Amino acid sequence: MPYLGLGVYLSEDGKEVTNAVKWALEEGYRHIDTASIYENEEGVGKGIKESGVDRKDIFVVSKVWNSDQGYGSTINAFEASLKRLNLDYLNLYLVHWPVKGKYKDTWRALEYLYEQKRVRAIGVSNFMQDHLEDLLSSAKYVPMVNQMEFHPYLVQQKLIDFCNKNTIQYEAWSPLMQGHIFELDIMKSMAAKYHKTIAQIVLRWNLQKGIVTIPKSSKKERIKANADIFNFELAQEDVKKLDQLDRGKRFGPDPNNFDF
Ligand SMILES: NC(=O)C1=CN([C@@H]2O[C@H](COP(=O)(O)OP(=O)(O)OC[C@H]3O[C@@H](n4cnc5c(N)ncnc54)[C@H](OP(=O)(O)O)[C@@H]3O)[C@@H](O)[C@H]2O)C=CC1
Ligand SMILES: O=C1CO[C@H](CO)[C@@H](O)[C@@H]1O
Repeated sequence: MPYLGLGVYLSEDGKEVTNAVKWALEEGYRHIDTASIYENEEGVGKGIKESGVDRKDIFVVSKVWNSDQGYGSTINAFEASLKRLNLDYLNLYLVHWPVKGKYKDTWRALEYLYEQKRVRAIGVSNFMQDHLEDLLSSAKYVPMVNQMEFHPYLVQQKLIDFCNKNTIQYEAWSPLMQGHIFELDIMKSMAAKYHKTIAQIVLRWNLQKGIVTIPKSSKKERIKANADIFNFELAQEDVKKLDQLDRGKRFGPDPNNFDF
């Protein structure tokens, strides 16, 4: 799975998301993260086709939304996502949120789709350790990925360690704190120190922690710049400095207390 992907939440279906995906693929991104709830899978599919990049070289991710959870409805939702994306398989399909009383049946459907080779990998999103332990108690396959909110204000190192121990790849959503990262003075001084942008510093921190990351932008220059993170390294002391900004602060919903 490529460590860097393009997030497309809030990139509007149609030209906006199609261009973002096309620009990203032209700039060397090989991983696109969408979800049925983003209502832009059609535009994502068009961007993939128009880029001219071989399907086999792109890692495409989508997610089953909460109202579709359950065994049969998940399989239907998966087929509908594939159709909108105009693809015949996904690289990764995720359970978007741990919906109580539903996520085990949803997981069984993902296991079925995996065995049928309709999807190359299966995983979860927004699963805390207790959700993972509960799922693991009956799962045939260990989730391959856990996609979580992750940035300097929300590190959740214990959960990362639990995932690493169980060979679950940790993946960051909202790695740029939905834009708030640009307000932090420490980020401004680190960017100056390394002659890099704030986005590049924080995304590089993700990589050095072994965390897959999917920054969103629909702007060509930002998409390009956000990918320029493979030619420098943060000193270990700076990685630690960013770790220490953790204050358990979420910008998105809490997996233990969401109401949708
Ligand atoms: N599994 C889940 O529950 C969730 C998954 N996600 C996934 O994670 C992805 C990323 O998270 P997201 O919440 O979108 O937030 P991000 O942390 O990626 O921040 C996106 C914001 O930062 C801006 N931005 C991007 N690059 C730059 C830059 N270089 N300089 C200045 N501003 C910049 C974007 O604006 P602009 O577009 O104008 O450049 C946008 O407003 C989502 O798109 C989605 O794919 C997100 C939330 C929940
Ligand atoms: O991926 C996502 C984008 O934002 C949505 C609205 O807050 C979330 O529910 C979802 O997890």
